[in-house]
Amino acid sequence: MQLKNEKTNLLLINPEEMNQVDKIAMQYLPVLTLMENAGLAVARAIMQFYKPCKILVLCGPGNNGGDGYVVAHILANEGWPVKVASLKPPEKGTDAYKAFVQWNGDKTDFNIQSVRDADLVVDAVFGAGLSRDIDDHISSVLKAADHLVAIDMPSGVDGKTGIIRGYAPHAELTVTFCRAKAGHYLLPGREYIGKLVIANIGIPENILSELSINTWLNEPGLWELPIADVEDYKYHRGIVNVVGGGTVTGAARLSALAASSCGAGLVHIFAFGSRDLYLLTSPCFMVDEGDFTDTLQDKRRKVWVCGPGLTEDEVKISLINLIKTNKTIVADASALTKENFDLLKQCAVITPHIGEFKRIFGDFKDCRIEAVKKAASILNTVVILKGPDTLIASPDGRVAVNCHANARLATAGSGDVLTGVIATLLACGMEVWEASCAAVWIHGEAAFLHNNSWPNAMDLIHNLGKARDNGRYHVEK
Ligand SMILES: NC(=O)C1=CN([C@@H]2O[C@H](COP(=O)(O)OP(=O)(O)OC[C@H]3O[C@@H](n4cnc5c(N)ncnc54)[C@H](OP(=O)(O)O)[C@@H]3O)[C@@H](O)[C@H]2O)[C@H](O)CC1
Ligand SMILES: [K+]
Repeated sequence: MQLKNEKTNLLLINPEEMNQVDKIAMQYLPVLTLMENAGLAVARAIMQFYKPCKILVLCGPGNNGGDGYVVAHILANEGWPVKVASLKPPEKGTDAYKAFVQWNGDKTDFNIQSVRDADLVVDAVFGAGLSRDIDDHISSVLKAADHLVAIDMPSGVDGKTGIIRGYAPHAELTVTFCRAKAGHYLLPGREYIGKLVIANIGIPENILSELSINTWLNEPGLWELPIADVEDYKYHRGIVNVVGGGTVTGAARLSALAASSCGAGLVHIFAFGSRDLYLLTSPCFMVDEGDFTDTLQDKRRKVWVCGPGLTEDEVKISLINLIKTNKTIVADASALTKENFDLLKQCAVITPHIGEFKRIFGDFKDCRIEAVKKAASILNTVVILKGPDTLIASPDGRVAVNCHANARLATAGSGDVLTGVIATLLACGMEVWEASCAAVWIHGEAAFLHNNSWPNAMDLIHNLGKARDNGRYHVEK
């Protein structure tokens, strides 16, 4: 198993970090060599995915444009009809300028007509150096392209946040270098990338470990799931405890069923009422009622789900007592209020969707990665910001971006299922952030396993065991 390598392959770099990488890389290789390698990688990808056709390379004034001149050069040498349109020539003395002066093929104007005359546009206008919204002239030119390959980023997609700065073209193919950037996976940017190719341009790998980059794509390899062991017994597999509301019971039952289906050794529900309903949900559940504080004395019952289906009072009573007895708490739903801020500081994981997140932490500007990192650090709790590109942040600064999910997960009870999976992985001893990342992935996998159909929360639960195995199998292959 090559866990370590898998993990570094999953690193996501932001433009500032990439800048640092470049600066260190210059000690090993000249920037022009990196640029030539970058251009070669883009040209190769184009030759792999397209038949020879009329190419227009749109070049900006920075190194992204520099890469573009190199691409033009290589494709023209291969006999492709290539024209270059420069937004503005690079400054004299720069590496991009060296690439610019080497282009002695056809030049044309940076305008809509030039784009219309081409079959395929190479977008080398802005990459990591995008610093502001792009203007109307540039966007109208990019907009005219029917088929577009982006170098590093479609111009206008912010590499750090995935936010669109004014306008961005939809690329069919994006070729980036060294590692993917967060903006390739964060929405809305992710929708503009097309197929993503990550090319090695000779940057030494040790540079990445020297910089403490701590953002990853959430895929198996980032974490390792425990397997069923011959010596397993139910307490070793882990006990998941769910606080069950007295009146609204569905959410807690879904969390408990999820835990039961994805490998918990034992599932308990503490019922504030409606005991029979909880009992009838599954013969696998142990259901307790009566004095909650008595129940908490059992030290083996460490991991608790608190929030789904609970009233405000039930949340208060249970959170306060769970904290007093030093339990590992996964807080969700009704527990996630500003009023509970201090109580949430004592939880292991909280799982807000964007509305709940803003309710607790207030609104934030631009960068969701920064916002969720800050939230995790303030609370000293793992924060899972749920959404189509769920972010999982640890108080120590680690963040994972999860794209392993589809829109069909947006169904009632889906969050309760996730909570149950997180608790299961905590109960079997996984580290909190890794358990949270793995649970989010398994949850997404459960939706993918429901092929071509619309899973409800029960369908997701049904798929969890297989989904968990797939998370393991992927690494063992
Ligand atoms: N290690 C690697 O990955 C390598 C990557 N390479 C490529 O280099 C670019 C990054 O190059 P950089 O020069 O830092 O930046 P850009 O080329 O993306 O753009 C900077 C210039 O663009 C101007 N700019 C930025 N935003 C706008 C805008 N909205 N409108 C107009 N002009 C804009 C900016 O002007 P300033 O006024 O802000 O200074 C710059 O002139 C990376 O993406 C890769 O493609 C290298 O090949 C080496 C290896
Ligand atoms: K670009």
